[in-house]
Amino acid sequence: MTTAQLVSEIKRKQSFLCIGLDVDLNKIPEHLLKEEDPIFAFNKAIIDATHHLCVAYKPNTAFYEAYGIKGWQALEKTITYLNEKHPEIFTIADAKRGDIGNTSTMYAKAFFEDLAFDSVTVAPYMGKDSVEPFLAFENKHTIMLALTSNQGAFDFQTKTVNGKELYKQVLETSKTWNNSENLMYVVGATKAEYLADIRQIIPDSFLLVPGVGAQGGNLQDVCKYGMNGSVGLLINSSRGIIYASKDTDFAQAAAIKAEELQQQMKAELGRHS
Ligand SMILES: O=c1ccn([C@@H]2O[C@H](COP(=O)(O)O)[C@@H](O)[C@H]2O)c(=O)[nH]1
Repeated sequence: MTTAQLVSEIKRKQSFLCIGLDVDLNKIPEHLLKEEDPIFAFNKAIIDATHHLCVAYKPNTAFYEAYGIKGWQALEKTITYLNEKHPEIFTIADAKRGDIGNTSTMYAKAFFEDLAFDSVTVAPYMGKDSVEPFLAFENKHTIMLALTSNQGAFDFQTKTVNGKELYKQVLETSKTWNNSENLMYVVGATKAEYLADIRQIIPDSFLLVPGVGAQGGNLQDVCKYGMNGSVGLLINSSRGIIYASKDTDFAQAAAIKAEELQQQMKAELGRHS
C-alpha cells in the first residue's frame, strides 16, 4: 500500500486508528478456548466488529511466537484474512527486527513476501546496513523505533551523545539512507511533548504512536504536536480496545472503545483541517 492510499483511507474513514492484535489466551473470553484456533477466532471477531473504525491493524508478533507453531499459524491466518477481506487496511507486523544485512533481508522476506504485511517495525541499533534491506522493498514500509513509549526510553534514546540526543541522531541519520522515503517512525504517545522537536527533523514522515489507553498517553496532545498536513499519524491502542470485555459481547465492546477513539480522531481532523 502506498502512503497516498493510506492518507486517502484516513480521510474516508475519518480515523487514524490502529488496533493492536496482541492476543493473550489468558485474557480472551473463555468460550473461545473451545475453538480449533482460539487466537484466529478472537482476531476475526475483533476485525469483523471494528474494520470500519480503523485504518490499520498491528499484531505484535511476540503474542503469536509465544504459542509456537500454532501461534505463527494464527498470525498467518489473520494477515491472510485481512488481505483478502480488507485490502484497503494497512497492516503492521510489530516484530522489532534488525540484524546484519544478510539476515535482515530474510526478515524482510518473511514479513513482506511470505506473510504480505504492508510494514514491519525495526530497531535502529545496528544501523544503516541492518535497516536498508527492509527499505529496498517497493510499496512496503519500515517503521523504525525512534522514541519509545516505555520508561526505558530514557536509558539510551534521550541521552546526549556528541551534543545531540540519540533519538534525534537516529532520525537525522536515517534520512540519508537509501530508499528512506519508505521509513516511518515509532514515537510513544507518552512522549507527546517531544513531538514538536521530532517534527522539525521529520516533518513529512508517518509516525506510529503506541501508548494511548493502557499506557496513559493522550491522543489530543499527540495530535497537537504530531499531526502534519497529511495527518502523518497512526495511533495504536491494543489492550484498551481488544480486552474491553471478557464476555461473549467482547467484539461489540471492542467496537465501542474503537468508536470512542475514532470520534476523537474525527474531531482532531476537523480541528487541524
Ligand atoms: O514504544 C513502543 C513500541 C511498541 N509498543 C507496542 O505497542 C503495543 C501497545 O499496546 P497497549 O496495550 O495499547 O499498551 C504493544 O504491542 C507494544 O509492544 C509500545 O507500546 N511502545
